[in-house]
Amino acid sequence: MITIALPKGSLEAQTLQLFKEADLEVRRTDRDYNPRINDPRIGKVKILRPQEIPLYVQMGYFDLGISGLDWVQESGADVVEVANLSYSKTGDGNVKIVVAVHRDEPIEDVTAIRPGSRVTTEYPRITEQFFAELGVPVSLFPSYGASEAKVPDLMDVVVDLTETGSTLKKNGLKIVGQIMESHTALLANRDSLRDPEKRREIDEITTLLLGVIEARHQVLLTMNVPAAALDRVIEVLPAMKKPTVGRLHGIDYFSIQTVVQKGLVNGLIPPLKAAGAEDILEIPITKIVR
Ligand SMILES: Nc1ncnc2c1ncn2[C@@H]1O[C@H](COP(=O)(O)OP(=O)(O)OP(=O)(O)O)[C@@H](O)[C@H]1O
Ligand SMILES: O=P(O)(O)OC[C@H]1O[C@H](OP(=O)(O)OP(=O)(O)O)[C@H](O)[C@@H]1O
Ligand SMILES: [Mg+2]
Repeated sequence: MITIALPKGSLEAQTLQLFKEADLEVRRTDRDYNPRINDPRIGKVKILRPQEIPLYVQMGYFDLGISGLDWVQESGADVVEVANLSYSKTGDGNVKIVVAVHRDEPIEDVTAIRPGSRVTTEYPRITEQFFAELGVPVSLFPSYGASEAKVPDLMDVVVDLTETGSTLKKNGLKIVGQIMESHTALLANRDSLRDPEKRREIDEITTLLLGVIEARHQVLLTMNVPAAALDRVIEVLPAMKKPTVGRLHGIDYFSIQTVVQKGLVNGLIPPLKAAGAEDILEIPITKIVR
């Protein structure tokens, strides 16, 4: 059995949703940090702050954990990223750690940040390394949140995470540099991956979670097509995939099945119909495992 640490906070809702869609529902009541997942492969589950998860995975307190790569980097934890989970707080994945100043500052690039500037951040280690490599000596002030509020009144520079950019914008800040990109990752303990039994369980859970992520933007399209229209209909379908084609019993018709991007469906259905397709069905997919 494997143990898992799941993130509280920004990633919590999307993480619980992912496990639910993977049929690994996290059963908990509000404020319960020791929930259960009803699956024979999964033992202890704990909900923790993402800052701490990489270190506890490295220490072997958990075989698997979910956190952002930003906290792997900041904590210096030695863990293995077994999957990019492609979700963030509000969107599909990538977030950035950026350097920002007040929009009225005559600074367009990090190299113009004045030596001795006061820098606030929740990522002191990443930030210290960045400015050391840049060769600009700054004073670091660790932040426990709401970092954007402090510039320009209390601090000159902020290093923080941005996803939509709205917090920076609402607080009158502009980006002058980027330190790293980050995404939500499924992290594993190195020793757990060397244990054949745990490795198998980790691989299986990873496959289920990635199967859900892969299926999210795709649907199954099925349709019936008179034999005379088959070539025309196939020409309309996206070229990346060879559709499955079967005969209908007793009549000169074919049935076609193909997986397509959900975003393309509304553009595809009218030309499919015009080409002769009948009984077109759009069917949601819950997992895709290749
Ligand atoms: N829009 C977002 N805002 C903040 N964090 C995000 C966002 N999208 C993804 N993340 C990821 O979520 C994690 C946030 O972890 P963190 O420990 O900072 O707690 P938090 O969820 O921001 O909690 P709090 O609400 O207390 O600030 C990071 O790994 C970060 O990369
Ligand atoms: O680019 P955006 O979509 O606006 O998101 C980025 C903001 O979200 C996070 O704040 P959080 O909600 O974690 O609050 P905190 O600053 O108190 O940690 C992060 O620290 C930024 O402030
Ligand atoms: Mg935060």
